[in-house]
Amino acid sequence: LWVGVVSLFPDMFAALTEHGVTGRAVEKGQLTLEYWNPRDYATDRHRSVDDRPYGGGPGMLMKVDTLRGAIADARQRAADATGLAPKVIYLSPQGKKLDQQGVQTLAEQSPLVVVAGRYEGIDERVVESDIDEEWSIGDYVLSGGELPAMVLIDAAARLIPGVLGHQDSAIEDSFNAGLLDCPHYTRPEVIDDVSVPEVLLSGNHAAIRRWRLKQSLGRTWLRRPELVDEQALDKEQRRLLNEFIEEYAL
Ligand SMILES: O=C(NCc1ccc(CNCc2ncc[nH]2)cc1)c1csc2nc[nH]c(=O)c12
Repeated sequence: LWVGVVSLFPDMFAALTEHGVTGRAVEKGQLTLEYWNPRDYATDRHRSVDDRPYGGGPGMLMKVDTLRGAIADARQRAADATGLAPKVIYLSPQGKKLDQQGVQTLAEQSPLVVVAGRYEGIDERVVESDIDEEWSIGDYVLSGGELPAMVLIDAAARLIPGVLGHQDSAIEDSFNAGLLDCPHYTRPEVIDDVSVPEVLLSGNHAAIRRWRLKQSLGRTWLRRPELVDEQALDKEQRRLLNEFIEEYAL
């Protein structure tokens, strides 16, 4: 997965490149991040990267010439590095709400150029001329597009074959696709007089699998019922969920 990052704060992306699964993906060449900082395109003495909004009002916008210069170079590099035209994504509160389906789609469209805004955002003409898609990561106000860009890149990187070392976790992800996770337990067997559910100590892997599926279904039904409706439950899942609901109602 090749990602060109347009950002005033490229150092923030060390959170991805220097840690964990995504850090190893970069080391192994499964994930490539390259950076273009609009500040490097500033030509004035103060190296300004923001500009005042027409019509007045509070706040500033990303300066057009420095931003467009960075986007153009990132686009060119993406094409040179991969031989493919990039999909240019602008992270913005006005964007489409990102979910796993959206991540899946974006992960298949490498190379990507992600544009992280700061200030109040960017000139609408730049959105129309330079941006292919606008994406938001949720209805809460952040200080810029960098964290949203990292959320997108992290989620997309996990979908690259071979990135998630232990394949079973990727299978689990698909197994529970669309459902909340079941409860998890590890040592010690008892914490403050509370024990681990017996079934997990039984070694009966069929029973453990059923218990975990029932817990996923039940928790999804309790906490995120709208996710259950979307799922076309098979016979076994419907039976397990009904069992959970009956036990819950007791
Ligand atoms: O760049 C981002 N945020 C910076 C930011 C925050 C607030 C404003 C000000 N908007 C004024 C307004 N809004 C409604 C009416 N008036 C502009 C820019 C961002 C990118 S993706 C994303 N996903 C979730 N949340 C986010 O903040 C983001």
